[in-house]
Amino acid sequence: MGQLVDGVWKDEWYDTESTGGRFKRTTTAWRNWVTPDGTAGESGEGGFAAGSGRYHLYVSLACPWAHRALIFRAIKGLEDHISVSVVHPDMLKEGWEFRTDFPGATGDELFGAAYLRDIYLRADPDASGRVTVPVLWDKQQNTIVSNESAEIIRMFNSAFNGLTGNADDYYPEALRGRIHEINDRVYDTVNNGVYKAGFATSQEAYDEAVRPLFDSLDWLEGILAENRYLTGETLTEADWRLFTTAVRFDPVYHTHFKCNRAWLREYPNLWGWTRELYQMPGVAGTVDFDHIGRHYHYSHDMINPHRIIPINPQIDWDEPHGRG
Ligand SMILES: N[C@@H](CCC(=O)N[C@@H](CS)C(=O)NCC(=O)O)C(=O)O
Repeated sequence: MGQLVDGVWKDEWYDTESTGGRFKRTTTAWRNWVTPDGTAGESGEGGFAAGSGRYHLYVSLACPWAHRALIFRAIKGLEDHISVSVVHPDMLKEGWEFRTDFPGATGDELFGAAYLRDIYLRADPDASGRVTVPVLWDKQQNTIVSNESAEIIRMFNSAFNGLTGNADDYYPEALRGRIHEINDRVYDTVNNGVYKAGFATSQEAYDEAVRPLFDSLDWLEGILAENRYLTGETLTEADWRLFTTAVRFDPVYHTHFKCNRAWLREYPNLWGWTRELYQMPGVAGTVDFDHIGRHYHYSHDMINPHRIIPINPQIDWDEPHGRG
């Protein structure tokens, strides 16, 4: 695993030495927006109008951030309009690869590239930074629209409504204040919290991450004891953003990332809520536990040097969720 520096691939793991053993997620570089008519969005350039068949999504089925985008593509009826390529679950010295020797890894459907970094270099031959999924690619301008999942899901939520006729709104105006509040805490302590615990290379950094993580799970359990969804009666992006971490919690984060004060299945409301979301139409098809299990345990050899993939709990995701 590595990153691009002025268009050149450098194989190096995250630098936690300069930060006292702490994993710091870097900010995202490509921040354009697809909009209904191509006017510029909240950041970046204009020129990216919604259109059927124009955009392509690069994902890993293991990655919780890419998973958000895949879920929004499914629940917003975009599957026939936005095509997808799936990387191989192993993320090794060359970063994400388009090898196809794993079920569900499609290769690069657009260019037949070998590595995801080749896609970044097509967009900018001098690109610098981490080569991450998801990537939303524009086939017309031959460039990256965005590699920020939080923004890709908002584009998917509304920009293509004219095309699909699907007006379901997971980011309703009236709930935005509460959505932002929940997202901020969930991002820092849960979505990214599990990574901060798992990638910590000092006891102090681990403690700093793992305690707030479980404080937040207690807080979320309390919210879901009183409410159907995180903001109340309405299912919003705040739920989906938590879901992709929740569904990975017992299979991966509990053991591999040492997030083991409790299993998620010990929280009755969070557990029922996770299964309810899993069972919503189109969602189960976006969850691939083989990619998830393989990616984390095989790629992170500094955490799991023998690359043994654990047996894992047997979970019946289709069991009635009881959240009625
Ligand atoms: N801010 C990005 C983060 C995406 C991200 O970190 N993805 C991980 C996979 S789970 C990745 O591709 N990591 C490769 C790397 O850091 O080199 C987003 O949410 O879209």
